[in-house]
Amino acid sequence: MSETENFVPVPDIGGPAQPLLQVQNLSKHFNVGGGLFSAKSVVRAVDNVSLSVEKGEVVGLVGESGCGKSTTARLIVGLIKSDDGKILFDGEAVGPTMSLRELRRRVQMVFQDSYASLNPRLTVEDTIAFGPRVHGVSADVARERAHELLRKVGLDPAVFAGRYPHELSGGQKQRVNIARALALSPRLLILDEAVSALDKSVEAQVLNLLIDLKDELGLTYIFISHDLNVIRFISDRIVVMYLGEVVESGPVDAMWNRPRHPYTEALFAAMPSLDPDNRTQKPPIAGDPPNPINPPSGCRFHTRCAYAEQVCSDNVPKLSPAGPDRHVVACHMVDAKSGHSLAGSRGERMSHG
Ligand SMILES: Nc1ncnc2c1ncn2[C@@H]1O[C@H](COP(=O)(O)OP(=O)(O)OP(=O)(O)O)[C@@H](O)[C@H]1O
Repeated sequence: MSETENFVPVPDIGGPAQPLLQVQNLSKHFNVGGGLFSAKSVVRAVDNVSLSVEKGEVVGLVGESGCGKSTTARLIVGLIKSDDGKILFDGEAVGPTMSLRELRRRVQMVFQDSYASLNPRLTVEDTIAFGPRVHGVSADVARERAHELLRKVGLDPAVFAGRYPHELSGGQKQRVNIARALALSPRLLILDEAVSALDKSVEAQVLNLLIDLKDELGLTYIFISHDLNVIRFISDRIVVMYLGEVVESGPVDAMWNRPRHPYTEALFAAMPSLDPDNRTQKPPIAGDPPNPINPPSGCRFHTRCAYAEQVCSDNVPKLSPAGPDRHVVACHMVDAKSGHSLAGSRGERMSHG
């Protein structure tokens, strides 16, 4: 992970002296095009993103498709290299003091496509034992560990250890993926749409399993999902991204009850209600997300925001304190002192509701 040369200090967002994970001014830009008929362009997938995750916390990472959630996750887990910025795990900077190999042991990821992420030629037992074996654990101990983890994720080793992925249901495959992710005793799990492909009843079982495992093993989660009901259920805090940037972050209840950023407000307003008597859903946010190759000036949301004023297109808003417990927001229309959204006080102007 490259050290940032022009490191911009993030605002003091409080919290414990040493969070489990600190992401500082992280950026990842992809070169796209440059073929015979297209000019070379740059997608700013992740742009100067800062966030922190406390030990034992569940942080929900949300935002419309293409806002940079998965790229942020892949950067944190070390699957791709950042262009700029810094990651600290347990206070140690990844790169200078912690190797990528060590980071990958401590941070594991579970993906949505449970079938594609399982090797069809490996049995369940070999799949889970693979990581420990690579790290020098003996075959017997790795096998015993695989069986123990199968029991932890609710699968009887006597039944499932010898099975292959095609012999498992979607929920069982995802339980195997979780067991595999736990095999090296990580501290942080990043779950990227990990329950999205499951039926609702199976989804609930896997979510409850994740909560039990978190408590039992002292884990910390970053949870990525398009389903805001799932995010609300499982998260302690929410981080909202828009076009590669963090626009708001804070405790789940504070964010839910009074989102400060107009984008957060619109995102939450557009979600379907779980209450069968209240199925009315507000229309999605006006317009499509702008092209990430050429994002709007100033606040990137200003082209779709009902409260935008001149300052919003002229100046980039900084993440500033918006309430207790590390609640921060990047919006010119928020009174930083009181944490009151000017936008919220003019709710009738919202074009999306
Ligand atoms: N390898 C890549 N090469 C070029 N562009 C990429 C690459 N990976 C991601 N992008 C672009 O970066 C942006 C962020 O993508 P990312 O997958 O992180 O978003 P996301 O919020 O996870 O989306 P989704 O919710 O649909 O999974 C998108 O514009 C995407 O097209």
